[in-house]
Amino acid sequence: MSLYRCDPEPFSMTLPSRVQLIDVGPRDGLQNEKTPVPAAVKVALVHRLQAAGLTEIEVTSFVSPKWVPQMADNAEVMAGIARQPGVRYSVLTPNLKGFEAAVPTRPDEIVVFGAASEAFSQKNINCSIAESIERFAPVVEAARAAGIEVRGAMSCTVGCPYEGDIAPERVGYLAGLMKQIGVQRVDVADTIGVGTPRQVQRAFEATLAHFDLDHVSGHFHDTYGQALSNTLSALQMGVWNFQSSVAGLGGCPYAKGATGNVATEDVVYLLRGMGIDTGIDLDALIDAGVFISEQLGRPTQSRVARALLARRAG
Ligand SMILES: CC(C)(COP(=O)([O-])OP(=O)([O-])OC[C@H]1O[C@@H](n2cnc3c(N)ncnc32)[C@H](O)[C@@H]1OP(=O)([O-])[O-])[C@@H](O)C(=O)NCCC(=O)NCCSC(=O)C[C@@](C)(O)CC(=O)[O-]
Repeated sequence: MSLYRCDPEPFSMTLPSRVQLIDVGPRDGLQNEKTPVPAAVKVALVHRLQAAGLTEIEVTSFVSPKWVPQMADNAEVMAGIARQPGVRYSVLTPNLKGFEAAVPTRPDEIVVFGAASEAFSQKNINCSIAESIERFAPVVEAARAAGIEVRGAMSCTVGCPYEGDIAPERVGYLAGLMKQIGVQRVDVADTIGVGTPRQVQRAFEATLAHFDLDHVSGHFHDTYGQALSNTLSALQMGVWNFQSSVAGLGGCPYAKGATGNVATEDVVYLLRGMGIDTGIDLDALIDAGVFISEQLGRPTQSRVARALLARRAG
């Protein structure tokens, strides 16, 4: 908690020297694709991300294939990965059924995913917030007994597509419940990318009442073009874990109109420019983004990639 400031001080006083990025492209980035993306392409994307230096990759989710058909190949994708030492592979598991299917695929971390908004919880996982916690509790207990790390994703921490603004107290309430059931770290997610820096800081302030700075991460969609500003505002508080998506892939099937996550390339460029180490090779990351964008048949959403590719082209 030592770095945390309610009133952020100038950058040089509070910025972490190192940032850990989790690329969620293979999961969050691809879950909303209408055309099936072959498992081999997903595996190749994971390989390119780890070759670029990503040490945390959110690979897939063990959810109902009726709800999210694109993730139906979860076990095949996990089995296809040539694991690299030092890389953590995570998967989403909304209930015991998903957890039991995930365990044989040897995830390093499972993610239970709840929402600060009741309406979003219902739309996304078909239950209330309280019911979701009841479902997660045995998943968390089983994961920890099996030595698997547990992360909790908290959606709609500043805004909800169905309820509008979300008060920080509701974020704090959810974070407290996640803590109570044994979740080890949580993501503060702006699912629909509506947040602005001070709102995002308030969501973190509410979360930091339950988790310390080493156990919170930022997950910002870029729908309104605020994701990099929000990243900077969280950095100013000392947050040093962030999620992002190569090529800015993504969108949530239950948040219509929401665009992808902030592009990993753009975050790496921002951090590099500020002298903050990520261990990621930006050129190799851009190549990974080009690969998946070509597979999907559309241009990268990363502005940094577009700019640097134009320079490469001469
Ligand atoms: C949670 C459920 C399953 C509840 O769905 P439900 O219908 O309430 O579940 P149920 O227990 O009544 O089961 C219904 C059917 O689903 C099956 N089922 C049940 N569980 C599983 C499972 N784990 N894996 C595979 N199948 C499953 C179950 O066997 C049964 O099959 P049937 O008898 O009809 O053939 C459903 O709502 C669901 O799958 N939702 C997934 C939603 C999702 O993946 N959303 C996107 C990820 S969240 C996100 O993107 C936000 C995040 C994390 O990125 C952060 C942010 O930006 O906010």
